[in-house]
Amino acid sequence: MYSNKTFKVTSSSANKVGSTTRKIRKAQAPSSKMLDIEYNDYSSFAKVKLPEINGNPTTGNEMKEASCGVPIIPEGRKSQLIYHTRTPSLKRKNDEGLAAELQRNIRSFQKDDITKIPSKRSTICCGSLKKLSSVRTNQSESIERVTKHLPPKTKFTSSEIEVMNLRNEILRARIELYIKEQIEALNNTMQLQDDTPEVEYEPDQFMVEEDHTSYKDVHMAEIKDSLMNIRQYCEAMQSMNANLNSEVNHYKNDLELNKNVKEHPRRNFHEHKGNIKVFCRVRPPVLSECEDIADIRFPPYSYGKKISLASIKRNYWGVERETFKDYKFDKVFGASATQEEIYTNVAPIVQSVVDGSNGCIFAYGQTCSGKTYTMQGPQDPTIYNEGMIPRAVRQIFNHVDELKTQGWEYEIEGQFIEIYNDNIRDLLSDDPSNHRGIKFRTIHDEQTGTTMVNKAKTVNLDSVATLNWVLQMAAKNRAVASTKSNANSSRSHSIFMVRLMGTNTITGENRIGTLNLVDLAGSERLSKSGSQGDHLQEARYINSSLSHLKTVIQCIKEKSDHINFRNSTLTWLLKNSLRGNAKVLMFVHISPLESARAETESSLEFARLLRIPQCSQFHLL
Ligand SMILES: Nc1ncnc2c1ncn2[C@@H]1O[C@H](COP(=O)(O)OP(=O)(O)OP(=O)(O)O)[C@@H](O)[C@H]1O
Repeated sequence: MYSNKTFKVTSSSANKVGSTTRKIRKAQAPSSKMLDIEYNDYSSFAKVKLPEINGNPTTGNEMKEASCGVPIIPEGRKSQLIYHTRTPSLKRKNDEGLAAELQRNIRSFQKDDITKIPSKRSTICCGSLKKLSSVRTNQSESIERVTKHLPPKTKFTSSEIEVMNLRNEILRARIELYIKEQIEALNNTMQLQDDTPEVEYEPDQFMVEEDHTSYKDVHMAEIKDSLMNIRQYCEAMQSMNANLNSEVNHYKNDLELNKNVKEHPRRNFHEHKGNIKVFCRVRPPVLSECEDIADIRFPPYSYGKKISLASIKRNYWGVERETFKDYKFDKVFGASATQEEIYTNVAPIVQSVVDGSNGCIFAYGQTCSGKTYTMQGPQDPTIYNEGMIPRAVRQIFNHVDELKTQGWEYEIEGQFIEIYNDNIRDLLSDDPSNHRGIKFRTIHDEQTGTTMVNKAKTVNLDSVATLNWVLQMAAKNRAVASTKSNANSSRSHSIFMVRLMGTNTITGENRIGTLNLVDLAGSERLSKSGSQGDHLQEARYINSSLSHLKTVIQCIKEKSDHINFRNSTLTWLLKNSLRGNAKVLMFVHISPLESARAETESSLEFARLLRIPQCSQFHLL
């Protein structure tokens, strides 16, 4: 006998419904095979037909057994029944107590409101919604947590800046558009107002009795409002403009600063070149020397740093081979280098002197190598081939003139002296024959860092005319002794000293700078010059003073604690222009002649040793 009663198995989970029905089948089928289950795996219930046992309907026990803890609802019942209990043991099949308990439970459950039990789909939906919302809340909480502890952003990438700029553009465009719209609306209103006849409406029709405001007044109020808005936007625009302008000015200042750092010659020399530099210049040969040209390799213009001296060497088997000896300097000027090119490279030193530093430029080399040409120019100079001295003084004049606009007033004075046999002579003296009777002394002012030669004539350099007079006078007075090498060879060191004293009338600032332009005596060896008697004495003094000069420069390069400037009159006179922040330039001159090869080599070696600190003593004699 089978009970026609069907039961609905329901659960919040489709899996549970399936597993329950399978359990019911398992429990019932072995004995009676009378179980017929209708269920849908993915619906919330399954219909279960339970058998009658011995004509009795299935007891709660069987139901309980079959349900295994999931709800079993008799069909036709409107309310759902949820029945939870522990899973009973199969041994307790006919347990009346349990059946009674089940019935009690069913009865009590019947009272429950069906609406309180959510359908499966809605539960799923609700569940997933809840899950989603909890995920979102978690995420937003974590974002909040993270953003709260993030530092404010100070650096932006270029794309971020671009976006910001675009936003600003959009904002600006919007403001403009808004203003346009406002103006247009204003115009329309004005037009309307002009067209509209001034009509007084009946008070009871549109207005409160006491309010006598006309239609025109209403429009006027609107116009005033609009005007106010426009004014506010204009102010916003103006402040934005001011911000933009200040930004632009800021960038302009930055650019100017960078430009100054790049272009300021003094700073350039300081930061990029160091304080002691060695340049080399090769004199071009004249027509009569064409058959005596040495194989010297140098750069065609003034861009190189290397000069190579070729020599022929014979090997063991008597085979001749040309070898090159390379010398490197801070700059090498070939025979085609112009006076202007040369000056461009020394101009930073002159500039720095105007700004309050000391500078010293030496022309070194053997007789007839072009020292005087570099320093003063040829005998009848033109504006194109004039030397370093007139160019430097002109640059000083120009720079001082420019500084006048900033409140600077300068006094420029000059002395032109020579050191002959370690004694000072005044090249600007009106009576050179008096030289032997006067004892000139070097006076250093340690406070200002200036040097002057007492009793030597001091000229106030206030014009180009004065400068020209100084140069002519010095050329006339310079002691020239005839030697074998050069009929006009100068046997003394000549020094043109320019002192600048600047005062700023606005700030009260002071600047003092000294520029020494030194044309050294010829450096040829005694054997070559064939000197005898007085000339031998001259040559000894020259070589000794050059040797001391080299030692002093090397000590300065090595930053020695003790430098003996007193060893020679030349180094003692130039003391303040060699040490400290003074800029020193040694210009080594090279003759292009093959016959002067040994002297050339000697000069290059001298200059090379000046570039290398901690070198051994170099003896010229
Ligand atoms: N770069 C040059 N271009 C053209 N001519 C030059 C150049 N250098 C030198 N000279 C000429 O070479 C000759 C010798 O030059 P300079 O008198 O300057 O040599 P120096 O080294 O001063 O000799 P000294 O030590 O005897 O005074 C001069 O006639 C000069 O005009």
